[in-house]
Amino acid sequence: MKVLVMDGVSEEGLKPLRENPEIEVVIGQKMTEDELCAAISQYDAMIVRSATKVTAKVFESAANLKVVGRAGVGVDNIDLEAATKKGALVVNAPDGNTIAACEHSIAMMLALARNVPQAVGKMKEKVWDKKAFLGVELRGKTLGVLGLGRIGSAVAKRAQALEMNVIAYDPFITEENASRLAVELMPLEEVFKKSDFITIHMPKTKNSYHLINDNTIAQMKQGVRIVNCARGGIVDEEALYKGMMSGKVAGAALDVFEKEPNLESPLLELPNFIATPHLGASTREAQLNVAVDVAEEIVNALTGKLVKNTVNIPSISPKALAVIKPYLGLAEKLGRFHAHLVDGRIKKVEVVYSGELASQDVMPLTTALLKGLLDPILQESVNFVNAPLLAKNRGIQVFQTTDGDSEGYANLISIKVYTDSGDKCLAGTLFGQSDARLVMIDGYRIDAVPSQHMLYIPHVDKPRIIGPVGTLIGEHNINIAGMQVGRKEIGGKAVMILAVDGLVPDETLKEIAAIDGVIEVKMINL
Ligand SMILES: NC(=O)c1ccc[n+]([C@@H]2O[C@H](COP(=O)([O-])OP(=O)(O)OC[C@H]3O[C@@H](n4cnc5c(N)ncnc54)[C@H](O)[C@@H]3O)[C@@H](O)[C@H]2O)c1
Ligand SMILES: O=C(O)[C@H](O)COP(=O)(O)O
Repeated sequence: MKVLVMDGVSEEGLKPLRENPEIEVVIGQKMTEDELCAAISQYDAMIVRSATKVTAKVFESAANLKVVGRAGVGVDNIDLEAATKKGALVVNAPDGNTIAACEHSIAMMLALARNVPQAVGKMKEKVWDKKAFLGVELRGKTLGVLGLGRIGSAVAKRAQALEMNVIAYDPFITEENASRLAVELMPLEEVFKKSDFITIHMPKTKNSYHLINDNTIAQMKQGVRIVNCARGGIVDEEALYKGMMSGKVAGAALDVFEKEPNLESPLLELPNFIATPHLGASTREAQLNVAVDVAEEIVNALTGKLVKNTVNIPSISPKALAVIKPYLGLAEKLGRFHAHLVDGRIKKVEVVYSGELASQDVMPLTTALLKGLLDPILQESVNFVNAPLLAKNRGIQVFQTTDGDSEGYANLISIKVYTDSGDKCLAGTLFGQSDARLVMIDGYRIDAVPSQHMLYIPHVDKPRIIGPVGTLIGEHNINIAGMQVGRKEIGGKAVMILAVDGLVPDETLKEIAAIDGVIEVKMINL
């Protein structure tokens, strides 16, 4: 397996990849989008920082790409929708650079308050200017933290140690979390109104794009100082320029820009503006941390082990995974069985988990089930990453519920698929840790081991059906490994499930379908 490593990711941190004999590491040089598109098909995985843009076009050219690792937090340089559509997993390393980014934010705030970069610049010009750089103290000032996550919280703690009064805006965290940090959560307008310093620590999203704009700057305190070490684009740089020119904003420090690299910004001309070239995560410690974290995740992803920091699919705790893992195969088989049963366009899938599964995080089982259901139907490759998106893109509604009543089984997965031409249901259970059984098909109780090749034959419950079916299959030298018949009442409709040791030819299927009393014949390949 080949892994392409871009953007100068720490060599030392690539050890987990280098130590795996099945993995070849290729260090890539800066490439254009077209160059990357031409190269990417030979790679199974790729690691990037923020410089390389992994666009939809790159994913389209990536025939073998299974996983993209971001050695860092922000994934706005990776087209997540295209990754998911392609079935490529995206993982990041969210914890490794928290302290680096936090310390850089504090450094920027102090540098801003005391004009450190400007004064250093003068010294380097051999000018001893003691009068031009009258600063302000942080003690007693109010710091507004926008985004109280990993970095925002770490900044808040350090700002409190500098005796600042810390308030925050973060609509996605609880009051309890904020009060544990002794930080008061407030509406955004309040934070703008009260803050002497504002520091930004949220991701760039549709909601946060240009959050700092003409209108919001107008709501701020006269003489506010703004620090952004999160993402370019959260601050509207034109509005900031105007705010600084008018004197409303006394100073600003940016580590990140809407367009990077950026040496053309008019902001750079302003004496009270300071900037660094996206250095927030650039410490030896952070780079080692994120490289190790992401390299380990890539090894796990390529070798089929649990991956923690997934960005485009929900991750699951190892404890929860251990409980549901034995059911993944059963769920996928139920989906795959169903794919052969249904005729017509699938409109809706309902899955009910009962018994001991009712209290578990069963989302991965539904994903496995969708993978099994869609894989035999679709041309494109279906996997655990893209199965839910493929279902959504095809307008298939998926409902997942739990139910305490497992009809006497310790656990039960029931799936009902609605199509243009009606609906069909199927249920399965697991005896012990690995003994899967189909226990219900279209309301008929059965007890069949899901095997590689099976025949599903609904028929009228009358003599001279089972024998002729067996004879026809035997004539083709195909062994019948097992048979189950389910019926509700004597002489009514019944279903026959046969496990066979090979594919039954289409001609024979037609002959079976012609037997008097046979309603339908379907070959099921699991
Ligand atoms: N400059 C750098 O080199 C550097 C380094 C690391 C991280 N970062 C960036 O810093 C930012 C924060 O990283 P983190 O690890 O703390 O992330 P995090 O996910 O731990 O925290 C982000 C917080 O922002 C909040 N949030 C999301 N949308 C918001 C909105 N519209 N308004 C207010 N709050 C909102 C979330 O609830 C969360 O608490 C990210 O943008 C990341 O990419 C930059
Ligand atoms: O999101 C991040 O982790 C930071 O912005 C760091 O980006 P970098 O790896 O390009 O320095």
